[in-house]
Amino acid sequence: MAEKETGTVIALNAGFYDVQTDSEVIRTRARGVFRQNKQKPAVGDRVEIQVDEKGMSYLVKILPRLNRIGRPAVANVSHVLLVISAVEPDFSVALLDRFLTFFSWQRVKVTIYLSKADLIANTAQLKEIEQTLSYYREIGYQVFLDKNELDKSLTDLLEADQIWTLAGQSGAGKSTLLNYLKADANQSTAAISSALNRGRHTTRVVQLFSLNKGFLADTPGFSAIDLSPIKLTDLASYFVEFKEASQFCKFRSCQHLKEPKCEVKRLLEEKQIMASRYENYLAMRAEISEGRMPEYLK
Ligand SMILES: Nc1nc2c(ncn2[C@@H]2O[C@H](COP(=O)(O)OP(=O)(O)OP(=O)(O)O)[C@@H](O)[C@H]2O)c(=O)[nH]1
Ligand SMILES: [Zn+2]
Repeated sequence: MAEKETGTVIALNAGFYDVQTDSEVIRTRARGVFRQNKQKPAVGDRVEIQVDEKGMSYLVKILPRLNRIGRPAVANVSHVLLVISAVEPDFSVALLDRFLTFFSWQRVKVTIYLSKADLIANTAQLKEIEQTLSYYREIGYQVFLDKNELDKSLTDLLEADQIWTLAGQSGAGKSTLLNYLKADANQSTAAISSALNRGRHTTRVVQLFSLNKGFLADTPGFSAIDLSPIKLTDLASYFVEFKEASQFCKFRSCQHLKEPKCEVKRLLEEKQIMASRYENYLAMRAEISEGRMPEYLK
């Protein structure tokens, strides 16, 4: 039996799994054992592969997953590139907070990109959006207003073996950004697919392409998200600045509602916590306790 190798599943193709190892892309089949265990490899999975005596490569083991998110699902996503549009659809902090909370819950880091700033004629309106975004910078998020700058910074941001994916509202500009970022990486992707496809026509639902030392998922990512599985009493901890402040609240389990000596409420009154963040926190609480998604997102 040949040696085992490890790699990352970069594409699913009609029952085959294409695995990127350190040196090449290997087309594999999954062993029947996965079906028995109801385990299904996903794009992004770190896996072990083995070659049998006939030279056929098999995917024999899925290594433990960090997460599995989106539709189509991508495993081991460590970072999301969140596309928020300035207009068409209009900039919305409610939506921004919704995505940030969701990814914080999923332990996925987020980099924010503002699209369609070029479509704003009114500079006062753009200034206002920039001012809002500077709050998000202060609480620790990286924010880009220029795709060229984002592209350049990705060299440092996207670390070895990391998997990134895109997210944002429908029409925000995810595919447009993806195509822009892909332009550099396209050549190697094309070479891989023609070598493996051997002329056969295949439809790929999701694929990872190499970007710097890591991967970016070649899918528009997700546009609507469901917060209802989040535990209500954990919600505040996914608002990064609330979590930071909560160590100074009188009560350990403070939910920052009507409790006495609440640091979050104090900072809110002093305008150090942005009012819309707190309002959105309350709205998400209501949504989770009622167990439903708001109408506008369905
Ligand atoms: N002017 C301008 N137009 C943009 C920009 N980004 C995207 N668009 C346009 O906005 C429209 C929607 O962009 P897409 O990239 O398809 O948006 P998406 O987020 O992939 O949308 P879904 O596939 O519905 O989730 C397209 O007509 C794009 O050409 C931008 O930065 N500036
Ligand atoms: Zn509190």
